[in-house]
Amino acid sequence: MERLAQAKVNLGLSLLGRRPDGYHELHTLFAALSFGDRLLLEPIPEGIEFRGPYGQKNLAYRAARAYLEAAGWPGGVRIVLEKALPEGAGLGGGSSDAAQVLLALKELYPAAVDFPALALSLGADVPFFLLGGVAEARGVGERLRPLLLSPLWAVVFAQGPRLPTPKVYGEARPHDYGPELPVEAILRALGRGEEPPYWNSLEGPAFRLHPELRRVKEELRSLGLRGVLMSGSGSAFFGLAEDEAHARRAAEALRPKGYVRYGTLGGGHALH
Ligand SMILES: C[C@](O)(CO)[C@H](O)COP(=O)(O)OP(=O)(O)OC[C@H]1O[C@@H](n2ccc(N)nc2=O)[C@H](O)[C@@H]1O
Ligand SMILES: Nc1ncnc2c1ncn2[C@@H]1O[C@H](COP(=O)(O)OP(=O)(O)OP(=O)(O)O)[C@@H](O)[C@H]1O
Repeated sequence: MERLAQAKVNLGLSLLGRRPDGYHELHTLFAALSFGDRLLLEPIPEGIEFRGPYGQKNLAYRAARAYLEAAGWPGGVRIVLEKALPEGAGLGGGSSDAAQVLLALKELYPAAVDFPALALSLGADVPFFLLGGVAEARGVGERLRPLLLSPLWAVVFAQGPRLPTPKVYGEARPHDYGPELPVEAILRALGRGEEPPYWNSLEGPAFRLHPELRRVKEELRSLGLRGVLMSGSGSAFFGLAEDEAHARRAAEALRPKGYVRYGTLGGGHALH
C-alpha cells in the first residue's frame, strides 16, 4: 500500500491568545499541497518494522504504535518512509506522515478507536491531515471546518535555519497575538486572484529569531507571487502564482537557493 503524505501551508494563521495548558489558541486555514512524503506500508503478522529517519522517535512509527495498541494489536505492519519534505520547515511533514499511517492502519485493521483523539495526541497538525483539502481550524488546530477552494498554483521555498515549532511558539509574545482571520474575505480574494488579507502571527517570533527571513519573503514577492507568507512555524515560505508557467518560472529562479517545490493547493493532481 503506497500513500502520499501531503505537505500543508497555512493560508493565514492568527494567534488569538495563550491557553492555560501553555498551547496557543489558533485561528488558521490549512491547505494540503499536491506533493509530499511517500509511505509504503504492508501488513506483517506482528510488530512494527520501520525504515526511516529517527527510528522509534519518528512520528510515523509512533502513529503505528499508538493505533495498534489502541486496537489491541490485531496484527503488525512494515513501514518504509521516503522523506521528500524538509523537516522542521512548517510544512507539516512529520504530522502528515503520522496521519497517513493512521489512515492506512484503519484500512488494514478496522477497530473502534477514538481516531481524532489519537491523531491529536500525536501533534496539533495531525487531525487536519486526516481530512486533507482545505479547512479552517480553531483550538490548537483540532477543531476543523472543511472549506471549498478552487485549485491554486503555489510555490514553496525553504532555505537556511530549521525552526523548531516549540521554539517559535516559545518566542511568541502578547503583541504577536491578533484578531480572527477574515475567512470569507480571504476566500473571496483567493478566488479572484487578488492579494489575500491574511497574516501569520508566528512571523513576528520567527523574524526576531532569524531576521534574515524577511529577505526571503521579499524575494518571493519580487517574483510576482501573491499572498507570500511563512507557513506554520516556518522557516518555509509560500506564494501563489498566476498559473503553472508562472509557478515554474518562480521555482526555477529559486532553485539554486534552497528547497523549492511547486504544485496545487485546494485540489488538483500530484505534480513536481
Ligand atoms: C505551527 C503549526 O504547524 C500550524 O499549523 C502548528 O500549530 C504546530 O503543530 P505541530 O508541529 O503538530 O505542534 P505540536 O508538535 O503539537 O506542538 C509543538 C509545540 O508547539 C507549541 N504549540 C503548538 C500548537 C499550538 N496551537 N500552540 C502551541 O503553543 C507547543 O509549545 C508545543 O509543545
Ligand atoms: N516523519 C517525520 N518527518 C519529519 N520530522 C519528523 C518525523 N518524525 C519525527 N520528526 C521530528 O519532528 C520534527 C518536526 O517535524 P516536521 O517535519 O513535522 O516539522 P514541520 O514541518 O515544521 O511541521 P509543523 O508544520 O507541524 O511545524 C523534526 O525536526 C524531527 O525532529
